[in-house]
Amino acid sequence: MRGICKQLIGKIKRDAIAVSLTKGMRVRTDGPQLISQMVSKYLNIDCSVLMGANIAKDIGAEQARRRGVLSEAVIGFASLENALVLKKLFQTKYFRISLLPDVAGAEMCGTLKNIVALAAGFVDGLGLGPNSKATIMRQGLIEMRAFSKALYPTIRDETFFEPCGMADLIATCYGGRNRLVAEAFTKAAMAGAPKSFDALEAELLNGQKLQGVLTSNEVQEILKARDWEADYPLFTTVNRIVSGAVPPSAVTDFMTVGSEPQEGPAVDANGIPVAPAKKRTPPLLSST
Ligand SMILES: NC(=O)C1=CN([C@@H]2O[C@H](COP(=O)(O)OP(=O)(O)OC[C@H]3O[C@@H](n4cnc5c(N)ncnc54)[C@H](O)[C@@H]3O)[C@@H](O)[C@H]2O)C=CC1
Ligand SMILES: O=C(CO)COP(=O)(O)O
Repeated sequence: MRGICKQLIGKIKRDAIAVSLTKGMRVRTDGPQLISQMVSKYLNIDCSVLMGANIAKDIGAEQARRRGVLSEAVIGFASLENALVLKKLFQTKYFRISLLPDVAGAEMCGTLKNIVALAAGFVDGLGLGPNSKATIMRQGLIEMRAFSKALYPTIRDETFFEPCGMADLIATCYGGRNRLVAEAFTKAAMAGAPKSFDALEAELLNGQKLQGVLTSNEVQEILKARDWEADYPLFTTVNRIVSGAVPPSAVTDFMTVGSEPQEGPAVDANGIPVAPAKKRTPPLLSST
């Protein structure tokens, strides 16, 4: 994305407006950078984001539309004027748009939920059923909110109940590609014929790319650098699974009786943790 932005420098009208539908972040030595921030920085234009419970094939497929499939999304905006233009462009009878004055919140939701979707895929691959999946998704939402607010303290709690939050989490944990590939990864490992995420991506996604593994690695770099890993047991476990350190069966290990869902580090107005992460009781992680 950075390469594309750089190619566009000087080729964009001054009054152009941008909207990002892309999930992910760039990790730099001085902190993370959201795609919208990258676009604004390199091209010097306003950038909104569009995020929602949106599995593309259900929006695009004529048949799905005829059956009455409804999708909703938010435009996270800094400029209301631009957001209204974008809403006119995107909204249709079957694609409902609302406006949300929280660019970073909407974008963080869209990005982080892909890590939780990997966990949902592990749970599905293990055949653990709906209780485990719901538990993992709830923990995921807690960690999404804590991590987002730790990095960007102005992010609003309500954002996590918007289409970009809980709704997108549910849609992706049930119908997304990250879930699908993580389920296949788990089944292959359990059958004693492990396959890599790269191999499964090539096998199952017909040339499309998985976002969750990249995002998990990006987020983990930040958790390590800030000594926050113990505060994000689900994110950390997912990263240990995708990196091969522990098997997919570790996905629920840290949620055994006695280990309550973690709330993430308490932060001050600048997003700096007020209590050292080490003070918390670390959740149990299986290494077998
Ligand atoms: N498919 C879905 O249901 C949804 C996807 N998204 C997000 O949209 C983004 C794209 O996903 P999809 O459209 O599904 O993927 P896709 O694989 O269908 O399309 C990606 C496109 O980007 C092009 N591309 C890749 N690298 C490039 C580069 N360096 N320069 C120029 N073009 C390049 C590819 O050739 C391809 O046409 C992701 O961030 C994804 O998370 C968001 C919501 C739903
Ligand atoms: O981002 C998505 C839905 O909002 C799509 O998720 P997947 O990449 O897992 O298919």
